Amino acid sequence: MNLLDIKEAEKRIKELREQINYHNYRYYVLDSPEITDAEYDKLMRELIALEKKFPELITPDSPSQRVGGEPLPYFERVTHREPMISLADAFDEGELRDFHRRVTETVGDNVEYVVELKIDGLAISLTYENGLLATAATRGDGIVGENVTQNVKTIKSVPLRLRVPPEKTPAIIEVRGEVYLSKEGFKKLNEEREEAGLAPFANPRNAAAGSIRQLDPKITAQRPLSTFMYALGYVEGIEFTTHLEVLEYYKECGFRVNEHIRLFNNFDDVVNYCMSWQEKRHSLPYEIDGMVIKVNSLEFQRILGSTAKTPRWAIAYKFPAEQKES
Ligand SMILES: NC(=O)c1cc2c(N)ncc(C(N)=O)c2s1
Repeated sequence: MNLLDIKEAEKRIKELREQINYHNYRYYVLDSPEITDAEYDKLMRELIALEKKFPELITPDSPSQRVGGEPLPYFERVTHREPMISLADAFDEGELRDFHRRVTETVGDNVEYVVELKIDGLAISLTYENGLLATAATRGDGIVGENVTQNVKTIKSVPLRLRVPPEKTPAIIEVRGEVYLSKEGFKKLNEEREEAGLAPFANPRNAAAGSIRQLDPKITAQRPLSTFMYALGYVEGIEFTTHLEVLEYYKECGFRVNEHIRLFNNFDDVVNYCMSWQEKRHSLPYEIDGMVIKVNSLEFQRILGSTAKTPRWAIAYKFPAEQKES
C-alpha cells in the first residue's frame, strides 16, 4: 500500500464524510432531501468500506460513528457546566399576566418576549467542544444527568460537528433542547411492541425517554427520534444579546429549531398566541403540553435572575388537561 493510496483514500473519505453529513442535514433537519435513499446508501457503503481499509482515517464526526457501540453496563454521570433550569407554570391568562407584571416591575414596559411550543419529550444537553459533539446528557436533577452520548449520536438531526466556520465555533457550548417522538413514530413503535408482545409506551414522552435511556445504542438507533433545540447553557468564545440570536445561531449550526417560534413586543399578543395553540396543537405531528414564554433580552434575563428553582424571565403556560376519549 503506497503513500499515494492513503492520500487518495484520505481525500475521498473527507469528501464522502462531508457529502453524507450534508445529506443528513438536508433530510433530517431541513426535511428536504436532494438525493434518493439509494444514492445515500451508496455513499455510506463506500465510506464504511474505505474506513474499514484505513481505520486510522476515521474521525469522530464521521457519519459511520453514529451507529452505536456496545451496550453500556450503566450510564456515567455528567455534571452540567450550567444547571438545567425548570420552569414555573402558569395555568391561566391571569397567571400569565402576573408573570408579565413581575417582569415589567423589574425591567420596565419596553420588553420583548419569545414564545415557543413546549415540546412533550425528554430534555437533553449537548456539549460541543471546538465544534465537535463531546457529551450528550439527560437533565437528571438539573445539576447532574446521565451520559447518553452514544445514544444521541444515533439521532440524525443532531450534528456531530457544528456547521459553522472556525471563527464562529465556540471553545465550549452547551446546547439544550428536547428529544421527542412524532405521533406517527410513537404509533408505529407501539404497534411493533404489541406485535412483539411488549407493553406499549403510555405516551410519546415516555417512549422518547425510554429510547434515550437505553443501555444498548443499537436499540436507540432503531427509534425514529427527533429534536428541537431551544436553550443555551454554558458558552465560551461567543457572545449573544438576545434569545432569538441564540436560536438563529442554532439554525446556522445545523440544529432543528421549531418553526412556530414568534417574537412579540406586547403581552396581549403573547396571550393570544398561547391560547391559539390550545386547539391548533392537535394538528401538529408531535405532542406539546403548553407554551414557553421567555424575555428575549439576555441582559434583562440576567437582571431578572432566578428564584431557588426557576427563572424569573421565563414561564410555561400549561394547556388545561383534556377529557380523554373514553
Ligand atoms: N424546562 C425548561 O426549561 C423547558 C422545557 C421546554 C420544552 N419541553 N419544550 C420547549 C421549550 C422551549 N421552547 O423553551 C422548553 S424550555
